[in-house]
Amino acid sequence: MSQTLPTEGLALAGRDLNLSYDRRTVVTGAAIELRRGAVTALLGPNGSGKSTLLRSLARLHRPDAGGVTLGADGADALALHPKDFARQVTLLSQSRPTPSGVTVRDVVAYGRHPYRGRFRTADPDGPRAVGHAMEVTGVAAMADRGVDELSGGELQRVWLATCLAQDTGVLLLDEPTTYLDLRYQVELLDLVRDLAAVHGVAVGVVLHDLNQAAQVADHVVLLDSGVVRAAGSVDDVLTGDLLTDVYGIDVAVYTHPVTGRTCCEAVGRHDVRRSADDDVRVLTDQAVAV
Ligand SMILES: Nc1ncnc2c1ncn2[C@@H]1O[C@H](COP(=O)(O)OP(=O)(O)OP(=O)(O)O)[C@@H](O)[C@H]1O
Repeated sequence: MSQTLPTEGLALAGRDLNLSYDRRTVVTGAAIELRRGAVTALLGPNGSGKSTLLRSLARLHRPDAGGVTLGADGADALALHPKDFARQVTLLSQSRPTPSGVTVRDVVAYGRHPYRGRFRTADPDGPRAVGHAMEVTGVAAMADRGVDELSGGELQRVWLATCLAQDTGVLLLDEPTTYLDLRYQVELLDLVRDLAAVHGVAVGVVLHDLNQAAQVADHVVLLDSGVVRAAGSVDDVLTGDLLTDVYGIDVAVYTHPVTGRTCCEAVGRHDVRRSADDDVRVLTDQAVAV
């Protein structure tokens, strides 16, 4: 079912997408819109189709039905030359093979490939873009180290720098906070917000942590068994009833008393606040309120 929405600010959109592996359909009729200057978080349980949907927006998974368009005029993204597409959209995927024998700087510079000619002709913006990408991701100090000797979190930041060096208007991130320590998780989310708010980048990000989504997202798309179950603002989508239903576990949603942010907390069997007769969400609200 497609909806007609305003196209102003539209950067990348998927419409009526059916996606499958070996004829097994895993995403059905999905619609998603990424807008300039906004962060859109894709949420949902394991296997609900988040990565597949994100990859289809990056042209790495060809849809059986539906389309992917770029910009407000709805240009067919699937028809663009790969280099033209790569100047507009980049994806930080969940796992990438680690190349051996190359430095951090080499890998980040690879992000400039859409701007180089066939014979590696001049890319005047390249050095600035590579330097800036390494700076904001905190990898500049390790520029001359081999990537095969980095920790998982360091490598994740290098891949993010590679995406940033690509200097695209659309940034797709698949679970970008995986492997990152507390500081870099927060810094990455701050960076994502800055890219959207200050530089007008359209960001689509798959996250598992609902609190990170509440922290960073302007829009949320909640997937459930390959179907978009809800899409809208954080407050519209992150509700206790909906999350409890989709994730199959009691989820309490409350406003953090210090930060004022929406917080989501799954309540387990051993949670001390739980009692068989009481409503978990009410108990959690009270516990936070005191
Ligand atoms: N390469 C593949 N071949 C076959 N099936 C796949 C492949 N990748 C994913 N799937 C299946 O497609 C469905 C959606 O997977 P996808 O990775 O998109 O979900 P996800 O929501 O990103 O999951 P997770 O949160 O676990 O990363 C799942 O049922 C998964 O088993």
